[in-house]
Formats: sequence, C-alpha cells, structure tokens
Amino acid sequence: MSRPPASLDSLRDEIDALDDQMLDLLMQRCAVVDRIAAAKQGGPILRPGREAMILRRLVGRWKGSMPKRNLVRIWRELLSGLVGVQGPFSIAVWMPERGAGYLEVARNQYGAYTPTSSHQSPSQVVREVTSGNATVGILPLPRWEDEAPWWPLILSNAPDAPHIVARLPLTGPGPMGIEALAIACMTPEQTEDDHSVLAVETGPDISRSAFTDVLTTAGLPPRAVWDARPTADDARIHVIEVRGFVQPDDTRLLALRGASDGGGIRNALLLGAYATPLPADALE
Ligand SMILES: C=C(O[C@@H]1C=C(C(=O)O)C=C[C@H]1O)C(=O)O
Repeated sequence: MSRPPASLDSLRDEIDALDDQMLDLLMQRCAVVDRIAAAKQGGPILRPGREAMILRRLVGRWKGSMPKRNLVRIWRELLSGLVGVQGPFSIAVWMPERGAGYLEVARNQYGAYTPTSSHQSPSQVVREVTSGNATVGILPLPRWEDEAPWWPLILSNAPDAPHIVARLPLTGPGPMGIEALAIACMTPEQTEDDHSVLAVETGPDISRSAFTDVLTTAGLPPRAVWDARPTADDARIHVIEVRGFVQPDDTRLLALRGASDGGGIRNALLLGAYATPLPADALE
C-alpha cells in the first residue's frame, strides 16, 4: 500500500489537535454542569425546555458539512449523559412488540447508555414514572382508536404529577414515521415555541363546533383533538393540542373552567407542553 500524501498526514494532525481542543472544551462543559448540579439544590436534573432551546440555537448556528441531524444526535448524547451525572436518570419505554420503533426514538433522545426498561402496555410506562422507578416515560401520541388510553392516568392538578414534557423526535418524525410523547413528574417548561396538551371535560353531547367555539373564545383554539372519551359520570373528556405554552394556572384555563356556554365545559386541565419539534427546513 502506498503511503498517504504528506498533506493528508498534516490534515490528520490538524484533526487530532482539534479533537484535543474539543475534548478540553467538553471537559470544561462537564465541570460547569457539575456546578449547575450543585446549585440546583434538589431541583429537577432534567430540563426538557432548556435542552430544546440549546438545540434550536446550535442547529441555527451550524454551518458545517455534517448534516444538522447528526449534530442533534451528538448533543442529545451529551445532554443525556450530563443529566445522568446529576442524579438517577432512567427511562421507561412503551414497546408493544420488538422493532416497534419507540426504543430507537427514546435512545436517540435520552442516550444510548441511560438505563431503559421496556413495557408492553402504556399504563405500565405511566406507573413506572408515577412510582419514581423511571424519570421519563416514552408513550405513543394519544389516538382515537386506542383501546386503553394512557392519558386518563395523568389527569392531575398536582405540579409533581406526570406531565407531557417533550414530543419526540425533536427532528420530526423519523424514517418509520414514529412520534412519541415523553412524560416526567414535573411542571412543563416554556420555550420560545411550544405546544400544549389539555384535557377538557364537557357534558356528553357538546357539538364539535360548540366545543371549538368555547375553546377559541377562551383563547385556546384547538389545533387538533387527539382523543375524547366518556367518563363514568356522564361527561366526556377531550384531549386537545393547542399552539403555545399554557401554564397549569393559566388564566385561559381558568376562563375555560368558568365558561358559561350552556353547560358545555365542566373542567380543563393541563396534561403538559412540549417544545415544537424542529421543522424539516430548519434541518436542511
Ligand atoms: C445542566 C443542566 O442540567 C441538564 C443538562 C443540560 C446541559 O448539559 O446543558 C441542560 C439541561 C438539563 O437537562 C441545567 O439544568 O442547566
């Protein structure tokens, strides 16, 4: 085999020097996270909103030849590793059958080495998170046809109850088209571009247009209705997605609860919020 030309050797020397510099910077970054962890004083080790904002900023800055998706993968591994050094961090993933794709989505977001358990039923995933066995649960988006929806298990006003905190993948639906929601026992965090998920309880017979009208009047026009189910006491709970960030005690939620629309709305709860995944053109 002929030796590579000298110029190639010198370019590789350059790469080695850059790798050393990048490694030094990574070590500096780790040391800052150690200081953040100490300053948190028991606050949440995982900050999904902050992580999404970091990634949006970096993707916006990136001009290298490597695709932006690869940049996101590198940073997801870094961020997840640095959540893990701050305290126990594990994920519970819905895996109805092998190869369903949710495990890959979970690992892409939360790292290859984060302890992971897989569960056949979504309710098991919710239980893992509620009990504190897992920090994050990975679940399918609610669908009308679900036989046993998981979202009724997270209907709660308590700030430390499980909430939806992320929609995955951050880079939009992957090759298998899989999308997932991440839940964690924390209040969702606002970023500069979010969607929120609400559970709205109505009487049993509200029309679709009356429902949309009352939500729109309250300042929460539904972007999608993911599911709706009758409850035991002759009511119906609708799961709706709205654009923007809704606080748990948001005045619009309070307005909805107090809406006098002829008995339509009975209650409204925040199921969570997520940073809007990056649009395809942001990744080009
Ligand atoms: C360092 C923090 O903890 C975690 C790690 C982050 C990071 O490595 O930048 C960002 C958000 C958190 O999920 C933080 O809260 O800022």
